[in-house]
Amino acid sequence: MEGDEPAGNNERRGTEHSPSGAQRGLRRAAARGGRRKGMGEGRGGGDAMGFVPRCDARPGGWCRSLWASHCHLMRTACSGRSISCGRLMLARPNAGAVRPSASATEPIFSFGVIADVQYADIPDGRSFLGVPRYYRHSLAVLWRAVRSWNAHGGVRFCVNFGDIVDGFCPRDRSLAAVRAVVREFDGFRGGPAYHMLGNHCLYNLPRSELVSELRMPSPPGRAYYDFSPWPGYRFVVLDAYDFSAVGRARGDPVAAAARRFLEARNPNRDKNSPSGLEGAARRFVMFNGGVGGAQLRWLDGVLRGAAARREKAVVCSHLPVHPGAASPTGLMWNYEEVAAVVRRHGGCVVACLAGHDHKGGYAVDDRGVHHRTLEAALECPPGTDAFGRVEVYPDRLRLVGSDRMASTEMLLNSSSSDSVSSTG
Ligand SMILES: Nc1ccn([C@@H]2O[C@H](COP(=O)(O)OP(=O)(O)OC[C@H](O)CO)[C@@H](O)[C@H]2O)c(=O)n1
Repeated sequence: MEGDEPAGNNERRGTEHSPSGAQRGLRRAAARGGRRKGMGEGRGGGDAMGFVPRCDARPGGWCRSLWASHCHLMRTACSGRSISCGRLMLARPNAGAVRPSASATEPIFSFGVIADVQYADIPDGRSFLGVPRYYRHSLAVLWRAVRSWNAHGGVRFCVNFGDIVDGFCPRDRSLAAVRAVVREFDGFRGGPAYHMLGNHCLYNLPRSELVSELRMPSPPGRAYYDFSPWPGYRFVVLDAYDFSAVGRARGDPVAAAARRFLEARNPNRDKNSPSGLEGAARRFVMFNGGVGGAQLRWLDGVLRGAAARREKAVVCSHLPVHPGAASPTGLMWNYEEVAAVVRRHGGCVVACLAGHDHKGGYAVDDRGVHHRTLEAALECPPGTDAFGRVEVYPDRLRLVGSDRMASTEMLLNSSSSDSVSSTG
């Protein structure tokens, strides 16, 4: 419910007001421009040259620095210190903070993005490899994401890239945890929230229950779908665990086939372990999965239709499908097959967005398709954030990230940017 505290989190948050015209102007100015190379430069601590942005606000005043764009977005009273700017939101300035751009116009529409909330009402912990995980705070990150999208006004829908609840959540409390997260998304006033399945969603809950709880607009028995949020644009949401051993009973034929698939590729007794596997072969672990044949054919058909209508398409998946945009252990089992379908409709697909690989990543393939893996909400220490909104322009997508989610400018190649007009 709007204004409610998320369960189990007492962290203070930024205030929300309706923006004045002047502040809206500032936010718009901050939202324009951007670093051409997108993310990957000096993440979180300034740019590649060691530049550390400074906040120009009086302590306690509103931050007006163009180098700390999300201070405007979150409208947080500012400490006036450089890297603690926005005492509730920012431990570090965002790497993709903005510079004026020559081709700035208003976006056609925007959408919110967040990945790997992995909420559980349990004490903080660590990943298998020792990376800290903040299971309760992740819900506060989502809370702030929703307020940010609401405050911005032009955000028409949002996409949650899966792993809504963590596998460590006690089984008998997992449904309540999913509902707590869905309740936060219900606070989003801009439009629908679109969800997808991640491995953690499937550890404790049956997929059919998840599809229903997450209100996926997919036909019965499926967890993949497409939608058109704006004339000339198509979004495809994949089920990356369609072919997987996760979330299926041992006797399930798909699970059995997936186990055989893994057995042939991963010699470890513990199939979650990539130990001894080299390069991209490290993806053959139990916590990953793949897109099955029927879904691949469906994807091909959706993209063929989109191309025929001269739509631009964005493919969303929990698992990344480009080795340059994720660590090998985070990749989809059959990323090449999905990438081949995407490449077949290369002028139509402008971006593939994903979650799962918590540190995030970015690559552009040889057809100019942008692959952006989003940083996880779960790994945000209290007081930090990882969410964003993607502004869609005729010639680019612009991810405006908050804090740990780096901003990324994704220029479309001319065949894509010509495919539809700005009004569809
Ligand atoms: N080397 C490993 C890694 C993981 N496990 C176990 O597998 C399960 C899932 O791992 P987890 O890190 O929680 O999966 P996420 O989806 O959150 O993250 C995926 C990565 O970021 C991909 O790059 C869990 O039970 C781990 O303990 C393992 O046994 N051995």
